[in-house]
Amino acid sequence: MGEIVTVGLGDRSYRVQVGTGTLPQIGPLCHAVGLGKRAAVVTNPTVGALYLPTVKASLEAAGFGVLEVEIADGEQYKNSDTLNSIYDRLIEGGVTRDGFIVALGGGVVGDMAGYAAATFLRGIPFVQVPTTLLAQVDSSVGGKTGINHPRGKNLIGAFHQPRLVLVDTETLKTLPEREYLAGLAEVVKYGVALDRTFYELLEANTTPLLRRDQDILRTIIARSCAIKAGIVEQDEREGGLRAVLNYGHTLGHAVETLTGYRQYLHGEAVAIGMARAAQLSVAFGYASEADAARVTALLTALNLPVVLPVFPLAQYLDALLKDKKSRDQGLNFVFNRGIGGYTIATVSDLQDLLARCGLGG
Ligand SMILES: NC(=O)c1ccc[n+]([C@@H]2O[C@H](COP(=O)([O-])OP(=O)(O)OC[C@H]3O[C@@H](n4cnc5c(N)ncnc54)[C@H](O)[C@@H]3O)[C@@H](O)[C@H]2O)c1
Ligand SMILES: O=C(O)C(=O)C[C@@H](O)[C@H](O)[C@H](O)COP(=O)(O)O
Ligand SMILES: [Zn+2]
Repeated sequence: MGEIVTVGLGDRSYRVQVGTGTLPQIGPLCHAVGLGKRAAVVTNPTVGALYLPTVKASLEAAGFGVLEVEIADGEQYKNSDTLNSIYDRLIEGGVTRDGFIVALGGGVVGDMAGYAAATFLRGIPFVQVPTTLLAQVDSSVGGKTGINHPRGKNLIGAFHQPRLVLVDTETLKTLPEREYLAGLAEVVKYGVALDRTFYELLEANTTPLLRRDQDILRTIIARSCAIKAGIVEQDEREGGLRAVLNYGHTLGHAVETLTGYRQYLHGEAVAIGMARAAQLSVAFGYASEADAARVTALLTALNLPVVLPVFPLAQYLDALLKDKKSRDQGLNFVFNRGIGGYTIATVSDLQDLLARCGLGG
């Protein structure tokens, strides 16, 4: 019972294996993709307590030496101090270019362990074992790795593709409700901006989704990864098209930064950002009021927040200017075109953009 999605990037292509009860296969799968000798498993205390014994046993049974690397749990620790602690442990543990990193956890672990892999010894291989819904549908795929800066989200990072992604939907059974719902926000993103049929599937299945039905989970995770893979294959380094995966993130990242990465989960901030992006899409003539209402209705049905927190306009403006889609001529903003389509347009008057979200003025 499983599905395989391939991310086709020539000799850096890899498989995303989606199944239920797949975690014990990690050792043989690492072996099959030719990874060498020593695995440094990066995880946090929460995920480690639940899944490290299984992952470690499987790696050891397949002949790998295992170094455990524990980092603090939380978005507020996705920073240079934690990254340095990973390097320290890799150096103390004697990890060489024969080694590789296994990121066992959610997007925070995945982004940081991936960035450590991109930079340690100028780059070693890594494997993603995502254990949150958000990481299974989004962050483990596509090779964006990095850390936050106090002034802005993910401002330091690198593109570094994993050698393998292993998704086990069983792990979602232990995920706290709020974290689970936050993952659904990124799933909704694919539907609103890229795939109307997928969006309609989500609308028709809110009850099984909220129940964490394993069949629907395998379906939506594999479909999300396939949609993302299709974009990444065409524009790995975000020259243009890949920015569509940032739908809802301009205001979402601003919300995360302005609240110090503590008040909203990433997916919650993206949900708020998508509701506002849908509203802006109406204001700029790309979508109808009915489309925007539909987006808000689905997010609300999935118990996700949609209200933008109030901060001084100047603070929102500063956050928007630090968006990686910001250029000299303005900000490349991702609008939804109806449901299931998108337009990326340069917006030069950011004050007007924020006013149309009900801020300032
Ligand atoms: N690289 C990308 O393309 C990309 C895409 C989307 C998001 N992100 C990043 O991902 C991060 C958010 O990731 P996240 O939502 O996974 O949050 P997270 O990594 O903080 O994990 C959420 C919480 O769930 C716990 N947890 C993880 N798996 C669990 C399980 N199976 N059972 C019980 N608890 C579990 C974690 O310890 C943590 O407390 C943000 O930093 C965001 O910027 C990156
Ligand atoms: O993979 C991508 O591309 C994305 O934009 C996925 C986003 O969901 C994710 O949050 C990503 O980390 C945002 O990237 P950033 O470049 O805007 O920091
Ligand atoms: Zn995101």
